[in-house]
Amino acid sequence: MSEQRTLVLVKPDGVKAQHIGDIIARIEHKGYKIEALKMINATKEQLAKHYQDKVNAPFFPELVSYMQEGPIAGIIVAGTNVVPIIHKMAGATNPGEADWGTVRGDFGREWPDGNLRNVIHTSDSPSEADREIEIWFPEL
Ligand SMILES: Nc1ncnc2c1ncn2[C@@H]1O[C@@H]2COP(=O)(O)O[C@H]2[C@H]1O
Repeated sequence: MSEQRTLVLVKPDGVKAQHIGDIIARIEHKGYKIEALKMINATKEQLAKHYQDKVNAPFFPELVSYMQEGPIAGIIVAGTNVVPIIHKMAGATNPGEADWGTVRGDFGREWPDGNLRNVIHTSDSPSEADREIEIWFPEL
């Protein structure tokens, strides 16, 4: 167990459907601290850095266009062992497969255009969290 920080991004579909408050409420009800919070219009440069291991994936252009459909909310969350717990809160990548009770299971769905929209991003390791926080919160 250690004190950690993690990055949560509420993606454009989550912002449009007005789930920022629902997601913050889940984080706070669990007892974690919101350390920073802001609305962001993601640039291609930020997205290429954030998704550095996906830039050559066939779905990368769709991922970029999805992440630029509207503003996203960036949230830094702090607490004991927070990285794996918040990652678990997100649920499976595909909202159609995510369990009820997870953010993607409760607030996500599959879309008729076939683009995968999954409401939320959460860091998957403490080192990834540090790397991602530098991209989205360079001022901190
Ligand atoms: N097969 C896929 N098609 C489209 N997008 C994907 C696919 N696999 C992963 N992604 C996206 O890549 C993202 C990687 O990080 P996330 O878990 O935030 O959410 C994932 C999805 O948004």
